[in-house]
Amino acid sequence: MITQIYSIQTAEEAIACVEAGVDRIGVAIDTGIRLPAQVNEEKCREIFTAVGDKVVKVLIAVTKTGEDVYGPLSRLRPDVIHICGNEFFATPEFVARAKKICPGVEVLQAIPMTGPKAIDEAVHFAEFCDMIILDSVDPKIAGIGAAGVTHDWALDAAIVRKVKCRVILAGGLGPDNVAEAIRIVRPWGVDSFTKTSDRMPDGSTKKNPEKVHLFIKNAKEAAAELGL
Ligand SMILES: O=C(O)c1ccccc1N[C@@H]1O[C@H](COP(=O)(O)O)[C@@H](O)[C@H]1O
Repeated sequence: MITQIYSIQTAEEAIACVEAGVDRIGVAIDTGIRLPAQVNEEKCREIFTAVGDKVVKVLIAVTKTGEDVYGPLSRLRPDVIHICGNEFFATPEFVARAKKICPGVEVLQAIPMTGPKAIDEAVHFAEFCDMIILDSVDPKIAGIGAAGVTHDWALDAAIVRKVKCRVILAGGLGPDNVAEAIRIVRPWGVDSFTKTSDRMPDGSTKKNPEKVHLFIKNAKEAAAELGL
């Protein structure tokens, strides 16, 4: 069971996540579309440099065409590119070009979990993406995810049983519900943003190391009990 924590905005937050035992950190790159916790390329480089190879480094992008991702991919060299826009979705051509520009990079496509049609969408993207992430949607947020709410876990469980690629579960997960989610869905990995962050008075978010630690502990214990 891998654990993935978003959206990291400083090197200090990233190091605190490493110390808490996280497997993957996600950094939201600014593509000109306003996201709750995005950073510029320079800050992203600083974060990736600070953690080195201690964790898997994920770059998350809400992109309208995919074109604006190639530059950051070639310069920042993440381990994973997470595509979560609701206009542009990964295509076999995008996957091939991303891997050419950034050898070894894996492509993670977000699936909007808005109803049963998500099953067919997941099956489609699982054919050519390395991983898929099943996430909730909030119309007020640009892109799939960062919604802070759960969705129908029975649908996620059906997708995990059906597709062959690795599946990460996201959407409103925190220390309080991650164990139950794992028992029901049995994903390859779990992911958290809102419920492992604190909301600041100015509306921005900051990672809470104690919540991150508890999220990882509860996820790993639940997975161990199930032999996952
Ligand atoms: O992390 C972000 O900044 C982000 C922005 C826009 C869309 C998705 C984003 N993050 C992904 O959404 C999940 C779930 O969020 P939450 O726990 O429900 O708040 C987050 O972990 C990222 O995978």
